[in-house]
Amino acid sequence: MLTNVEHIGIAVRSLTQSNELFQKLLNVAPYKAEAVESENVTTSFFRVNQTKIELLEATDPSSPIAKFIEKKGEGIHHIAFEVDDILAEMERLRNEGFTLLNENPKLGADNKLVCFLHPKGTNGVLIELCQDRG
Ligand SMILES: CC[C@H](C(=O)O)C(=O)SCCNC(=O)CCNC(=O)[C@H](O)C(C)(C)COP(=O)(O)OP(=O)(O)OC[C@H]1O[C@@H](n2cnc3c(N)ncnc32)[C@H](O)[C@@H]1OP(=O)(O)O
Ligand SMILES: [Co+2]
Repeated sequence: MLTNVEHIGIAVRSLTQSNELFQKLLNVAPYKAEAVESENVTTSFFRVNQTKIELLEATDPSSPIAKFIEKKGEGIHHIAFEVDDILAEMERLRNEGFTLLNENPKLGADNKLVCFLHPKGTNGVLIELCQDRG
């Protein structure tokens, strides 16, 4: 079951510059910076009450973030939903006809197991499922 929006992912060219900008905007410092090598990204997380913002900078031209920025510029990249059982949710969504971008859950940032759905099947919005690894 999807329980809540876990984070909003925003593609940025420079974490240094965008950290400064979002700290001014949100009036709070990022609580974590974390590289996710499998995605060729470095992330920075902000929390405002229950809302989390994930800033993502590409660490390689092959990164999905680099391709996204090349094509669409900086901006909202994905919406992540918290799920209580990612395997059950992946099965349910597969059966509903959504295209899952990874066969099995993969390690995400902020101690999560994650799976992505192709935006072509979700009105052009990249959706990420996140289950806390405890
Ligand atoms: C996991 C760590 C961290 C976390 O929270 O824990 C993250 O969130 S990492 C985030 C970065 N990783 C990913 O995004 C993985 C999933 N994404 C992918 O597998 C690809 O980006 C994919 C399949 C969505 C697109 O890859 P492709 O090689 O096909 O790139 P194209 O540029 O050819 O795109 C095809 C088509 O999709 C549109 N597109 C691409 N990205 C997005 C997006 N973020 N939102 C909406 N639409 C997107 C792109 O514009 C193309 O559309 P078209 O109409 O054909 O131009
Ligand atoms: Co994310």
